Amino acid sequence: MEHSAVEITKDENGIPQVILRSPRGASARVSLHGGQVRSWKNERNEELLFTSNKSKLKPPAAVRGGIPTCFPQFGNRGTLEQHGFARNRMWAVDENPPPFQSVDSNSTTFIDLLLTSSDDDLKIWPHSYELRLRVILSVDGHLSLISRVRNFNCKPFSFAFAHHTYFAVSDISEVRVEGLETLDYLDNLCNRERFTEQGDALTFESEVDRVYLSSSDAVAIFDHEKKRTFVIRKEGLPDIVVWNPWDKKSRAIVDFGDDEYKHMLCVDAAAIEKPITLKPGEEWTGRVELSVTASIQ
Ligand SMILES: O=P(O)(O)OC[C@H]1O[C@@H](O)[C@H](O)[C@@H](O)[C@@H]1O
Repeated sequence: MEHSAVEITKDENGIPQVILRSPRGASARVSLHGGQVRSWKNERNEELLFTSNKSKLKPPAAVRGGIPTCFPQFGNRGTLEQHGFARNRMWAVDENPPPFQSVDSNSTTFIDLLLTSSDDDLKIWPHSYELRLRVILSVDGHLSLISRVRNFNCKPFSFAFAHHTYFAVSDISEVRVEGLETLDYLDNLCNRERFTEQGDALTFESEVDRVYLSSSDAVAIFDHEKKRTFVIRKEGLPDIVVWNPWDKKSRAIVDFGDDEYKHMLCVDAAAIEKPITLKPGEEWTGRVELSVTASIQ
């Protein structure tokens, strides 16, 4: 850990959080509540992630915004609470993580977090695991998340995983997503029925809640009004979730403002359709890199 660029402090509710700073002025803030990236700012100090003004910021409620980690379940596809328990737990700073393969630690600032099976969680999900999350801020302000899950059980287990990423956008009706063309998707608004994407790019004029299957390793979000583009690059996370609740659903979500849907779009790198299975002792790694550039549109 490069201590000069990493500050461990407490948030407004006394919860430990870690602030990462790049030499050029970008920053990220990671809360131990949920192991969740709560803020990601560019060199001009502009916030790139959405957080609802109505979000409950105190545990055990999940924070409505940033990048919650969905593990070991996505949505209600299982018997656990919605999106699994990881986003509601207190994580620890991992002082001594096992070595990573091919990570350039010279040009980056990072923090390692750890979540392990508690006695209470073993009652609802009887599998011993370690979930490690490395949050990396590069010199040029790119944000990368490397997640590793290891099976410490004597029998296999399976899980789903998602980086539930709330991107801040200027106006959802001026946004388009590229990289999902021709893919099959499961539509959560139609009982997870399978459809094939027909359009050139995805644009938004009503509620969307889809899991795109086996997407390419790069997906882009063009924000026309802000003239900027987010690029999501990923490995080990085949699916992409796209979610915007639009007006009616927004009014039904207690920790979300009625009009806030206009300023957010969730695009999550995920492994959902085919859960990941680990044999005893095995480890899985998923990576996602988020970058933002000025766009020519
Ligand atoms: O309200 P939650 O539990 O944070 O979930 C928000 C949304 O998260 C999305 O990822 C799901 O696809 C939606 O179905 C869900 O409504």
